[in-house]
Amino acid sequence: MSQSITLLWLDRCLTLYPNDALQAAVQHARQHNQPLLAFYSVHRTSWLNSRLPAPNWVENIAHQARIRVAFDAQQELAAHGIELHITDLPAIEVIAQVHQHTPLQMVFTDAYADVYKVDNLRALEERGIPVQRMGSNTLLDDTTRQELPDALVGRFTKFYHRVKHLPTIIKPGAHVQSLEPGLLHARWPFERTEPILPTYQPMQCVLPLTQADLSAWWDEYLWQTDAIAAYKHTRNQPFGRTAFSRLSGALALGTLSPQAICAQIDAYEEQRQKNASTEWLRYELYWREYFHWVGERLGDRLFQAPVPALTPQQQAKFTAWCAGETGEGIVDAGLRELCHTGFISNRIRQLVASYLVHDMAVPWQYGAAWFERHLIDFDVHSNYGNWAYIAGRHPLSAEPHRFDIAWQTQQHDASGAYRARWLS
Ligand SMILES: Cc1cc2nc3c(=O)[nH]c(=O)nc-3n(C[C@H](O)[C@H](O)[C@H](O)COP(=O)(O)OP(=O)(O)OC[C@H]3O[C@@H](n4cnc5c(N)ncnc54)[C@H](O)[C@@H]3O)c2cc1C
Repeated sequence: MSQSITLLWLDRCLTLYPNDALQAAVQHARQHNQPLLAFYSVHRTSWLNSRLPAPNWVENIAHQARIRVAFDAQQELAAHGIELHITDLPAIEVIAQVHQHTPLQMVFTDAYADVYKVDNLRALEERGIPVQRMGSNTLLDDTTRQELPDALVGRFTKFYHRVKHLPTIIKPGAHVQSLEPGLLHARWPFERTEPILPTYQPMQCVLPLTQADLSAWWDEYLWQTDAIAAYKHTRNQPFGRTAFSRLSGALALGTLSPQAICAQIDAYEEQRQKNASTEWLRYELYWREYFHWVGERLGDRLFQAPVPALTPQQQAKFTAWCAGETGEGIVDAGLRELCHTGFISNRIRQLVASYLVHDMAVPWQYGAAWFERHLIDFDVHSNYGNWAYIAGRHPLSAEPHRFDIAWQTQQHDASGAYRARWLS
């Protein structure tokens, strides 16, 4: 039997620090004198894929962004003596095949697990492959969350007031250990036929995703423009470079942790000013937190399956919606922006979602699945949670959230600039 190896499955945490799974895997490999095999899978799964128009992954900006951050992380890790393999095989297949060849003592991965990953973890457990979930891409740690079950049963505000002062936020850098080079690396056991190419053009980039993008963005968003200090008043705009923080892509892809964002806000408040806007940005991060912990609790129930098949009329409406051809200006502009850039602002998300669900009477899961395919910042809990919330089907809020499109257009795009940008 061949020598055992230490397997590191990088998934939702691609930073060097904090990255507990990475640190633990390196330590484990050293202690047991085992070669390390670190990998990242760009394979995409989509829950309702078979009911959506056929995907074109080559042109899909969200898919390209995922590949881009993987290559960036590969370079960063290489500088610390760690080889990262990027694959388009599903992670579960990689792990199962490696295990078949070389029984694994431990697989390390980051703790943030969406419902798809939870399925994979369960499958690994069934095969007797031990997995250690480490660290986190959340503000509250798992232990704190387990101590707060009743706070999660309520609405967001109840949750927020319970957790906002908790001192359990893990500060970035708390677990920093040196990653000296000199590790042994296991051979990548798979043959590749088609190379994965990073095709994402920096020109297209509307969100800071890599470490270099992020440090330039912090400089601009905080220190050069003080845009954060007006966030509360600008965040509902449909567009505007510094109207909102644009951090969701890096958060979702794991190149930035919410703890690191809080540290940046703290620094800004200390050095410049603290006001309702700086506080509001922190508050929004708790929405992400809320949807995450509620989503973890719900598991598959988040999707509220079975989803009804579309009637021919609904299918025609959904097809027009996906193409940005509903005839409703701000909705069409938003859907075109989404496919073109992989991002739309929060208010535009609310409008296109409300329109599909309440004006077109299409089940909310179809729109959520379309977002899943196109958003760079796709996050299963935030996405399906927000959709269900707007539809009034969220287990924690049965009240529909309907937006009056004409009124919203007047409020947020009176000049028509946003519509002109995407409809011309
Ligand atoms: C229908 C719908 C689908 C959505 N799908 C996603 C998704 O897949 N991934 C995702 O990250 N966000 C999603 N959101 C939430 C929100 O729209 C985005 O997080 C935000 O627009 C990203 O831009 P930003 O980073 O500039 O946000 P900012 O306004 O600057 O907010 C800062 C951060 O707070 C968090 N946040 C803000 N609002 C929300 C919210 N309503 N729910 C959860 N977190 C929030 C995000 O992490 C965001 O990056 C969705 C919202 C709606 C209405």
